[in-house]
Amino acid sequence: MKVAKFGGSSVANAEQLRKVANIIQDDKERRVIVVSAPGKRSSEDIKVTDLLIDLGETYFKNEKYEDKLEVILGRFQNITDDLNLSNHVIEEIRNGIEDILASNLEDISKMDALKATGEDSLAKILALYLQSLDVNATYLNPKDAGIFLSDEPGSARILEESYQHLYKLNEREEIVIIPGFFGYTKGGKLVTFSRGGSDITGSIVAAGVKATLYENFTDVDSVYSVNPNIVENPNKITSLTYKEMRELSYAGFSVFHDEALIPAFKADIPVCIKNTNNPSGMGTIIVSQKEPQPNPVVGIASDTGFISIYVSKYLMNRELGFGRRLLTILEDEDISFEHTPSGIDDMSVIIRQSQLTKEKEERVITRIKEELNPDLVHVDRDLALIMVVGEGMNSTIGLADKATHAFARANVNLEMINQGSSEVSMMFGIKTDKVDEAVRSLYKIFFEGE
Ligand SMILES: Nc1ncnc2c1ncn2[C@@H]1O[C@H](COP(=O)(O)OP(=O)(O)O)[C@@H](O)[C@H]1O
Ligand SMILES: N[C@@H](CC(=O)OP(=O)(O)O)C(=O)O
Repeated sequence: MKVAKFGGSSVANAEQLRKVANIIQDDKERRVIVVSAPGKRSSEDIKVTDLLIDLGETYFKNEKYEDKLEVILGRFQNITDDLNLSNHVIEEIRNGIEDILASNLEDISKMDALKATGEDSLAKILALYLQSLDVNATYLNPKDAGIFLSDEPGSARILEESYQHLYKLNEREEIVIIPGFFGYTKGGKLVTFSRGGSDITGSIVAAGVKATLYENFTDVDSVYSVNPNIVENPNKITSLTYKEMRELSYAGFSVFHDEALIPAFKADIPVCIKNTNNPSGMGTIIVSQKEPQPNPVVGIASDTGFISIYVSKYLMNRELGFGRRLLTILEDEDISFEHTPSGIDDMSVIIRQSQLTKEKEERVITRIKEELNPDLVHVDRDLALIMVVGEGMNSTIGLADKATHAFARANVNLEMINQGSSEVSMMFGIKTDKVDEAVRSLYKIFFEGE
C-alpha cells in the first residue's frame, strides 16, 4: 500500500483536483490519500489556510468578518461548481465555520479548528468527486483514523498509540481520504501541527499503515539542490537521505516539512517527492542510505529572520553552569533556540526573530545583565542562516575553504560559522540583505565548479 499526500498547490482548484483523481486511479496501490487545504493558484493568490487565519483574527477583534467568510466559501464553491458537485457541501462548510466561531472554545483552540476547516472541507470534496467518478472512496476524519496528538495548539506532536490505530486502515477495501494538518487530543480537542503540517500527517499515516512508499505530491519535479526561486533551473536531486533532507528542510527547503521525516525514517519508509503536474517524472527519493556521490554536497538551504544574542565574559570557560543559566533565562520566557556557537569567553544564542518580542527582549537582556554579570551583551538582528548539507562532507577535505571563498567572492561578511555536530552540515550566519547573492555564489562553486 502507498500513501499519497497532495499539497496545497495540488488541490488549489478543480483543474488540479482532476489531475489528483487521475493520479489516484493510475496506481491501485494508492489507497490512503492525505490532502492539504487549497493553496495558491498563482503567485499573488492567498492560501485558504491564510484566509481562515485572517477570518479568525478579524472575528477576535470583533470586526466584521462576513465578507471574509464569503471569500473562503467562494474558493470551495468554485471547485464544487467546476466539478459538478452538489452545493450541499458548501452549506456544511459555512455552518461548520459559524459553529466554531460561536463555540465557547478558547481563542487558540478556535483558531486551530478554523485552520483545520481548509483541509477537512477539501478532503470531503475530493471524496465526493471520486465517488462521482465511480471510484470507491470515502472521507475519513483524523479522529476516526486514530490520529491523537499532544495538547499543543498550532504545534502539536503525534502520540505514539496513533500508529497502532492507523494500522487498521489496511483492512479497508475503499480508498480513504484523510485531511492533513490536524488531529485530536485524548480529550477530544482538535489541534493542528505547525504550518505546512499536512506533510507530517502523510508521514505518520505512512508509518502507521507500514506503507511501501510515501508519495508527497507538490508543484515541482524534484527537490533541487537550491531553492529554485533563488537560482534558475538548479540541479535536481534524484536521491538523498532522511538526515540530509531533515537538515535542508529545517534550514529553508520549504518543499517538505522538517518534522515529517522522523515518522517515515523510524518506520524505514521511503519518501518520494513528485510533481502533480508531471506525475510520470522520477521525482526525488528519500531513503536511509545512498551511494556515495562524487560531489559530497547535496544542497544549500537558506532562511532569514534570525536574531543572535551575543554574551561575552572573561573566563566564561571556568564558570560552571554559565551556559545552562543563560539558556534557562530563555526557557523561562518560553523561547526555543536554534544554535549556540561558543568560544572560550563568549557564547551566542541564535533564535528565530518571531520568538523574541520587544518586551521579551528587554526582560531577557535585563536578566542576563543582572544574573550573569557579563562584560558585554548585545542583540544582532536581521540575520540569515545558510546551511551547506551532504552526508559525504565529514570526510572531504577543503569544503570550508571552498565555502568561505564563495562568500568572499560575493563580498559577503561572515557573522558566524558553525559546523553542525551531525557533521553533515556547515552553517554560516550573514546579514539578510546578502543572502541570495551568497547562496548563488555557493551554488556556482559547489555545483557549477566555478
Ligand atoms: N530546494 C527546493 N527544491 C524544490 N522546491 C523548493 C526548494 N526550496 C523551496 N522550494 C519551494 O517549495 C515549493 C513547494 O512547497 P509547497 O509550496 O509547500 O508545496 P505544496 O503546496 O505542495 O505543499 C516549490 O514550489 C518551491 O518554490
Ligand atoms: N494548509 C496548511 C498545511 C499544509 O501542509 O499546507 P501545504 O501542503 O500547502 O504546505 C498550511 O498552509 O500550513
